[in-house]
Order: sequence, then C-alpha cells, then structure tokens
Amino acid sequence: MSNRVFEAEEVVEHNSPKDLYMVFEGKVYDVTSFAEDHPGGLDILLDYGGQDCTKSYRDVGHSAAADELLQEMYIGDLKPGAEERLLELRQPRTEESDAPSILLILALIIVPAVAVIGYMKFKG
Ligand code: HEM
Repeated sequence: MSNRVFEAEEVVEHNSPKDLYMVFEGKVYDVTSFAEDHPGGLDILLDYGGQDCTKSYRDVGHSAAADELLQEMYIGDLKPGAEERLLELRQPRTEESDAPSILLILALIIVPAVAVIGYMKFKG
C-alpha cells in the first residue's frame, strides 16, 4: 500500500490542540492524542501546529523513546518540496478553546460587584 501524500494546504489546517499535525523529515504525524501529555508542554507543540518541526525537534535532543512515540503517530508523507509552501501558508495559532478566558469571567464578576458596592456606599 502506498503512503498517503499530503499537500501543504491540508497539513496547515491541523494546528489546534484537538487536531494537531506536524511534519518531521518530510513525514506527516498526527500528534493530537499525545499533545496534552508532551513532557515539553502542549504550548510548544502548538507553535509548530501544521508546520515543520524537524529542526526544533532535533535541537531539543529528543530521546530514542521520543522518536519511537513519533513513529507511532505517522500518517503519511508531505508532498516532496512542499516545505516552503507550508511556511508560506503558516496560519496564526488556533487557541485551545473558544471558551471565554478566566480573566473575562473575573471581570464580569468584579466589575458589577464594585459598582454595586460603590453605589451602596454612595447612597450612604
Ligand atoms: C512532534 C512530536 C514530539 C514528540 C513525540 C515529543 C516527545 C517528547 C518526549 C517523549 C519528551 C521527554 C524527553 C525525551 O524523551 O526526549 C519530550 C521533551 C521535550 N520536548 Fe518534545 N516531542 C515532540 C515535539 C517537540 C517539539 C516540536 C518541540 C519544540 C521545541 C519539543 C520540545 C520539547 C522540550 C523542550 C522537552 C523537554 C521537557 C523537559 O525536559 O522539561 N518537542 N518531547
């Protein structure tokens, strides 16, 4: 069976924590299931979501165990020569969730609370 070949256009779409592809040495890996457990953190992986991580992966000096893990997540090959196209298509990171941030929730509680307290003090 021949390996699936991915276009750069397809790989770049997979750049969120729940759908995360990465390219290493011309091969495409679906690291979604592992991303949350990455010892180096999810955040650093998201920086390479849908992108080539060959250099950074090597620079960290990942262990043979890490290499094996990576092989288990292999899903196909990047179209030959498409690395440059990947960079051209680089998209802004997709954030973890579209739920409102904790800061926003706090602001929504604190602002009315301060307003009510202020009003009560003002009334005497
Ligand atoms: C794409 C698949 C990846 C896999 C399967 C993977 C796997 C692992 C594993 C198993 C470790 C534990 C140490 C070791 O065994 O070497 C680790 C550590 C680490 N990884 Fe990755 N990694 C991946 C990608 C990356 C990328 C793209 C970066 C970006 C720079 C990165 C940064 C790190 C860092 C900084 C640590 C060290 C964490 C620490 O010891 O505090 N990893 N990774």
